[in-house]
Amino acid sequence: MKLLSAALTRTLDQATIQAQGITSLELMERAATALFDWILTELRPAYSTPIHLFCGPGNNGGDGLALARLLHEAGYAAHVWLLPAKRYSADFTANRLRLPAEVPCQELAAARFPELPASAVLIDALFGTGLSRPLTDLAAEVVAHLNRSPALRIAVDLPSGLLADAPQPPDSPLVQAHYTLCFELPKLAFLLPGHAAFVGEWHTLQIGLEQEVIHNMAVDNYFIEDNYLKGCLPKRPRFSHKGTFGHALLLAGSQGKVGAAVLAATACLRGGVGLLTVRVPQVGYAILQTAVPEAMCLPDSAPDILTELPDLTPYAAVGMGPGLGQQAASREVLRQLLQTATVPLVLDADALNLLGANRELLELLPPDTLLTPHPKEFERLVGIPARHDYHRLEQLRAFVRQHRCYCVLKDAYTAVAAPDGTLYFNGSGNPGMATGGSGDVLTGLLLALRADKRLSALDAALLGVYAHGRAGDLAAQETGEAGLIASDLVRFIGPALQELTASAPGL
Ligand SMILES: NC(=O)C1=CN([C@@H]2O[C@H](COP(=O)(O)OP(=O)(O)OC[C@H]3O[C@@H](n4cnc5c(N)ncnc54)[C@H](OP(=O)(O)O)[C@@H]3O)[C@@H](O)[C@H]2O)[C@@H](O)CC1
Ligand SMILES: [K+]
Repeated sequence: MKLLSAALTRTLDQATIQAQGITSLELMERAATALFDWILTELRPAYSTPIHLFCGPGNNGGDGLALARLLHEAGYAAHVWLLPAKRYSADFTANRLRLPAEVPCQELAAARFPELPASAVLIDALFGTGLSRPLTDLAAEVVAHLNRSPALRIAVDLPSGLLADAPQPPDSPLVQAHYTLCFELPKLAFLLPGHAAFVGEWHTLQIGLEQEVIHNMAVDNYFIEDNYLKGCLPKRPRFSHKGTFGHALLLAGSQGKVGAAVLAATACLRGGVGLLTVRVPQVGYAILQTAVPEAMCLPDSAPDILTELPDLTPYAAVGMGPGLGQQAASREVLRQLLQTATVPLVLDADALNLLGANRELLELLPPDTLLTPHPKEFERLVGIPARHDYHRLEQLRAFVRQHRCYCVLKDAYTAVAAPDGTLYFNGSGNPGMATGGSGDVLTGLLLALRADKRLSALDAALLGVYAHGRAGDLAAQETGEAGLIASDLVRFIGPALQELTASAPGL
């Protein structure tokens, strides 16, 4: 699904009103009804639970007022607190007037903040997409008061103080929501690591915004949700043979890190590769042949690191990096690989660190090479620390455009960057996957998908990243998040890919 800027969200709002012949007040009623339904079905508050709604002067506050009315009409104990302002939006005012007189409704003042006990539910409807500057004065004090309360905090559309799609000054006052309920589409701000403590768990609520308008909007950020990739992996024809799905070469492992090669190799096999050859130093030969009998092994002549690039002629794709080490001889293998490869490449881990330490090698990257850095490796690749999360995304766009490559920036919401600068944020996965070897598994899986000639570079990257996260989610159902280890991910690659496979040929 698309991630819209605050400006495009407003355009969509207006276009929906026009196309559907409704008033903005009716759209607000849909939003409030969706909030009401979510609260009733997900939170199931007792009728006696005090629900305090904090409403700002714009339409976010209008949503809060309409929600207060719906809660009151259903018999819940709603209490409204208004943030005084010079101007109020028309729909705020309309909903203020529609609020039944029995609903307690008071203006906030510095000396008059309500007690907010743990048993209460707090609705943050102070500011949404209309936020134009950091919160100060009374608004900032209210936010601090909400954050001090032990009560559950639910933000409407955005945690107040957070911009939907742009950086803000550090230490700006921000509501720390436990839940954020937004309308139709998530916001870019939700996906950035620095905002996790403010956004909490987010959900999108459907309010019937015009799908055709969304379809025609040009954006450069997407969110890959469940279902988006369902059926995107072509079904295997009955008359397939090993060659159909490619022969991959994996260059990995060094003294003490042969496990990385084993994990990447097994993931590559589970990812559906036709044939796999693994290049390891001598120290890895017996280990690999024993642990992964399905793979062929082509040992390097050196005992503990890779020093020689094999003939690349037989291979459909080459992966390099897991457990490689950063010795000069291995750097020369990487250089030769970049100079001679004519097939898709997947580079990870120490291959990226070698690129970062020898940035002139970046000029040699063949087009459509797939790199899979975590943020620290990415920083080494670009050589400049990111000032903030948005700056890192801009660095990412600039990097893929400059090097005509695909880059998978690993994080809670991993971003797949395409050479045109479009970012696809991945929605699958869980914190249990922050465990040693998880990245090696991703490299192996991506290598398998890049060796499959039926898939474009972008589809391979998106399918691999999503299936890796999905394998983590399936594994965690069995192991729990804390107990999840990288080889569990490997076991669930097959089921994850199965979910993404087309049901019939050509679909
Ligand atoms: N799009 C949709 O699909 C739907 C959207 N809906 C809802 O509408 C919300 C957007 O509403 P909105 O545009 O009225 O903006 P909102 O955030 O309420 O605040 C604007 C007011 O705050 C003021 N203000 C700004 N910054 C400030 C500051 N730092 N400190 C103090 N004041 C500040 C600003 O004043 P100004 O900047 O003009 O001085 C203006 O008065 C959206 O988030 C969603 O909840 C749903 O109802 C229906 C479907
Ligand atoms: K809000």
